[in-house]
Amino acid sequence: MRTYFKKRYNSFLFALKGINAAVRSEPHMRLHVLSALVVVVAGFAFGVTKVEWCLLAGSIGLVITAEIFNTSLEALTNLVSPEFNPLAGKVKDLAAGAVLIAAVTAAVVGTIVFLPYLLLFVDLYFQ
Ligand SMILES: Nc1ncnc2c1ncn2[C@@H]1O[C@H](COP(=O)(O)OP(=O)(O)OP(=O)(O)O)[C@@H](O)[C@H]1O
Repeated sequence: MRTYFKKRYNSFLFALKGINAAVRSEPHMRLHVLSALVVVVAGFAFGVTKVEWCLLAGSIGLVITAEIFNTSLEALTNLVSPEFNPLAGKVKDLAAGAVLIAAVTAAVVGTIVFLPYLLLFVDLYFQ
């Protein structure tokens, strides 16, 4: 039983190591994390509802998960095919496409959630 929990704990540490590696090596990942922080601050500032928090948290998770998979696939592709290969390029393009779709989805959700609050804010303070 002790070994079981020790193994789960180690797996958790390896996962944290992976997240840390993605943040350290990928400028895009740092941009996603920064955007997530801005969204969280804006969420508290505007007092968004529980459902809106769920949508925002889901969007943040989607983008960061996609970026980590993208980073992982890039590393694996560079390992397997360091030389030029159309298939290696396709793998990287597909992974980058997944990140783009996740980011556009998050931007749409963010706009739908925050636009009414922003319009109200402008109406209150600048009219
Ligand atoms: N080994 C390869 N063979 C063929 N095309 C490749 C190869 N490596 C990269 N490419 C092409 O170049 C593009 C950019 O690849 P690169 O490895 O520089 O990733 P990136 O998009 O710049 O990601 P990041 O900035 O996160 O490192 C790929 O999307 C792919 O189209």
